[in-house]
Amino acid sequence: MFRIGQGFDVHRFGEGRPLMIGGVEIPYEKGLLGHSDADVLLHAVADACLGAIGEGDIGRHFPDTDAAFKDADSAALLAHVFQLVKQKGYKLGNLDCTIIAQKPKMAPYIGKMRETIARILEAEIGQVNVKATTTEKLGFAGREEGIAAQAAVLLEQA
Ligand SMILES: Nc1ccn([C@@H]2O[C@H](COP(=O)(O)O)[C@@H](O)[C@H]2O)c(=O)n1
Ligand SMILES: C[C@@]1(CO)OP(=O)(O)OP(=O)(O)OC[C@H]1O
Repeated sequence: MFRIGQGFDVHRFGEGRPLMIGGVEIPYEKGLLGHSDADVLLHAVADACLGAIGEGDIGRHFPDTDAAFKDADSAALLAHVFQLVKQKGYKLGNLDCTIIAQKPKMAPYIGKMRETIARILEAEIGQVNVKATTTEKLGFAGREEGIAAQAAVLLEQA
């Protein structure tokens, strides 16, 4: 038995925040705004996992009106989501993600993101793929107003 899920998220850039993407802090002049640490990639992955098990989305599990999640570590939120995946009797088949960002260059950090996500999802690095693309300076990402991320996940019965 297999279950598929997909996730999409966007966060706006803001000053004075660390840039967290895929559980990795990327040195950059600005970070992303959000109630949590605004890790747009981990949010997309969490939504893909929740979608695959029919459990709604991260806003339902971790409301942005709840002070408990203020500046939350998105790695911890994803770890909680993965506990739900396991409770439903599933494990990761594979995950494929895309970061949509004009800047900064993600390539140097992709390996560390894959390692981090694989560790959280109790999987091998080969089960986790992370890609990045610009939008050729088009749209909000192209104007460097924010970053988007997409994720597609396949879960297998454990
Ligand atoms: N923020 C980004 C965007 C892209 N990359 C890498 O560059 C390649 C070319 O990007 P295009 O948008 O011109 O297709 C892309 O395949 C990524 O390897 C990146 O590292 N960081
Ligand atoms: C993660 C949560 C909770 O801290 O806050 P944000 O960082 O604003 O992120 P978002 O992608 O809007 O999703 C759900 C939220 O409830």
